[in-house]
Amino acid sequence: MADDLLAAVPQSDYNADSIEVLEGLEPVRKRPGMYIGGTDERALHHLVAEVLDNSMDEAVAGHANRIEVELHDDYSVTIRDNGRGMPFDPHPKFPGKSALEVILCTLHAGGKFSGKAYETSGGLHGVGASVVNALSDSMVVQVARDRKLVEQRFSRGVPLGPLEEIGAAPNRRGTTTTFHADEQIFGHHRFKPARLFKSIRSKAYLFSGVEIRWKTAIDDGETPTEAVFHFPGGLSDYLTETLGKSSTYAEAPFSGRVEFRERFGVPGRVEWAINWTPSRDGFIQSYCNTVPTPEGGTHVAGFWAAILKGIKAYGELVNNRKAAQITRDDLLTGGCALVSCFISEPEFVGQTKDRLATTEAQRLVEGAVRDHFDNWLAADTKSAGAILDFLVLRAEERLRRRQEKETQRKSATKKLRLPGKLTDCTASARDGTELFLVEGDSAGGSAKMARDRKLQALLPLRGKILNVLGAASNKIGTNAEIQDLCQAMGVGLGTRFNIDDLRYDKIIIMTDADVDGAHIASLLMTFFFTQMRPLIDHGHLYLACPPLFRLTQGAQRVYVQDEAERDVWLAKGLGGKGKIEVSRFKGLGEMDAKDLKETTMDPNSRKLIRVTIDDEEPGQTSDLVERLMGKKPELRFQYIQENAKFVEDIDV
Ligand SMILES: Nc1ncnc2c1ncn2[C@@H]1O[C@H](COP(=O)(O)OP(=O)(O)OP(=O)(O)O)[C@@H](O)[C@H]1O
Repeated sequence: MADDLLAAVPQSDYNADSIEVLEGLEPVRKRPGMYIGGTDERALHHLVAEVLDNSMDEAVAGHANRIEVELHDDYSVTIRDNGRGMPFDPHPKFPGKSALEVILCTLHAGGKFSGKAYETSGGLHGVGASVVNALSDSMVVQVARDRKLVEQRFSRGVPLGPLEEIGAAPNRRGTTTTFHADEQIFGHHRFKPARLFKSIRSKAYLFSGVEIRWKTAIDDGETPTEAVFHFPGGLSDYLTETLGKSSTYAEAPFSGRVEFRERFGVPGRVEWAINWTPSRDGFIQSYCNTVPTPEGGTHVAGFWAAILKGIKAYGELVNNRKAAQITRDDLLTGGCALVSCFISEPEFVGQTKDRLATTEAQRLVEGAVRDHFDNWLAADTKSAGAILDFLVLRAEERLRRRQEKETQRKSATKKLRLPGKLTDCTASARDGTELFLVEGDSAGGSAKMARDRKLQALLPLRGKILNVLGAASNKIGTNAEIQDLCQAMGVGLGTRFNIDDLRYDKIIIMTDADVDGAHIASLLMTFFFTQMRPLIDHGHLYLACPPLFRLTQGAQRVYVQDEAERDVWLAKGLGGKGKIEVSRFKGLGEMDAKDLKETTMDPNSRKLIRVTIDDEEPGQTSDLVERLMGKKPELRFQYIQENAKFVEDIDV
C-alpha cells in the first residue's frame, strides 16, 4: 500500500486513550542492565532493536509496510516507518503532556497491554521507547499524522522543550526516531554496521509484508552502504540462504505457515523452515512477534516436540524400529531450523526477551507443525527416508559413545580418589549430570535436599579460591581447594586438561546473589578460563542465578534477582490479594530447599547462564581477564576509570 492510500485509513480509534500508564526514568540510567541486559555492545545494539520493534509491530498489525534504518556518521541512528504514528494528543491522565511525551518519558506507558491497538506485538512492557530515550544523550521524535508534522526533542530522558508542530504532512504518516546513544552509559562501544545490517535483514525475512531500507554513512568495507530487504519467500528463503552451498538431506526445506485462527480459533500464527545437513552443526533460531528469542522457550519446545513425534511415527510406519531411540538432541545434530511465531500477549523472560514463556505457545506450535510434518514426510518419501536414516545413525552413535563413557567412568571412579566433601550423584554415565560448586557449607545443606540425587552432585567451596592470575603455576597445582575441584571433575590442569575425562556434563557455579558471591564466581571463571579453557569452549560451564528476594501476595509468588526488579513488582503488584510480602535471602544458606530447588536447581524451572566467550577480536577476552584479574593493579584501575559510570554503585 502506498503512503497516500494508508493516509486514508482511519487513525481515529488509536489515540491517547490507547496509551495506559503503569509507572517514572531515573532507574533506567541507574541500572541499565535490568532494562537492556547490560551496557556492552550487545546492549547498545539492543537500543536499535527496541525502536525497530515498535515499527515492526506497526507493520505486523497491518498499519505500515515500509521501514527505513539509517546509521549516520556521528553514530546516531534514524528509524522511520509509515505506520499510524505515535499518538500525540493530550494524555487524559497527565495534564499538559502529550501522549508522545508520556510514551517517551514514562516507564510502562504503552498501547500494547490490552491487545486493542495491536493484536500480536513484540512490545508488551511499555518500556522500550522510554528506555532508549533515557539512555540517549539526544533523541528526536517526529510524527506525521492527521496531516500534521510534529516534533519533540529529548536528552537523557528529559524533554528539551514542548511538542512542536513543525509543518504540514498532507501525504505522509508515520514515526521517525533519531537517537544518539549516551557515552556516559555505553563508554567506547559504537554501532557496528555489519551487526545492524544482519539483524535488520532478519526482521524482513520474518515478516514478508514489510520492506526495510538500510543505509549507512559508516563504511566498514564489507557491509553494503545501501540495501532494500523484502522477502516474499519468508523463512524458507532465509534458511536456504543461510545454509548456502551446504548439502542437505531434504531437497527443499520442510517449511510452512499456519494461522492459529483457522486451526485453533485464536489469533496468531507460526512459520517455520528446517533442513538437515551433514556439513555443519545444527542450530535453531527462534522468534516471537519478530523478537529474537536466543534462549528458545515454549514455541521452540513445541516445534521440537512436533518434529520428534513426527519422525518417530514415520519410523514406525516404515518399520524402522531404531527410530524409537531418536531424542531431541539427535534432531539438533545437523538440524538447522528457523521458527517464528506471532501470538497475542506473549510472556517473555526479562526485558530483552531472550526466552518465550507463554505455555500456550507450545501446544499451538506443536499442533500446527505436527500435521504438516506428517503430510510432508508421507509425500516426499525420498527426503523422509534420508532424514530418518541420518537421525537413526546419530542416535546409534550417541548410544555407543554413552556406553563407552559408562565403562570409562566406572573404571575412573574406581581409580579416582574423590574429595571427601564431594556429594556425588548416582548416575554412572556422564550424560545429563551436573556438578554444583556451592559457596559455603550451609548452602550445601539446602542444596543437598534440593538436588536430584541421580544427576546432581555438590562440591562446597570454603571461602574464596586462589586468584590464579596472581599465582605461580606450582602454587596453583598444590592449592588444596583447586586439587579437590580437579579431582571431583576428574580432570587435569592447563595442558593436561582433557575434556574427555570430565565426569559431569555441566559444571555450575552457584554463589550468593551478592558482591562476595560475584567475586567468588569471577575467581572461578578466571580459573576455568586460564586453566581449562576447553570447558568453556565446549559449553560445559554455567552460572546459577539464585534470586535475592521472594515476593508473595496471596497465592502469587515471584522470585527476583535484584532491588530494581523488586521495585518494579512492588509498584505493579503480583496480581494476588492483600499486602506484598518481601523476604530477602542473605545467601543461599537462607533459602529453604524448596525455594532453592524451584529457582536455582530444578532444570524445569531454574534460570541458568551458559558461560561463553564472545571474542569479536581474537584475544579480546584474555586481555580483559588479564586487566581485571591480573597482577597489575594499575591496569585494573585504568579499566575502572574508563568504564565506571555508576561510581556510587561500586562496592569496595
Ligand atoms: N513507531 C511507532 N508507531 C506507533 N506507535 C508507537 C511507535 N513506537 C511506539 N509506539 C507506541 O508507544 C508505546 C510504547 O512503546 P514502548 O517501546 O515504550 O513499549 P512497547 O512497545 O509497548 O513495549 P516494550 O517495552 O516491550 O517494547 C507502544 O505500545 C505504542 O503504542
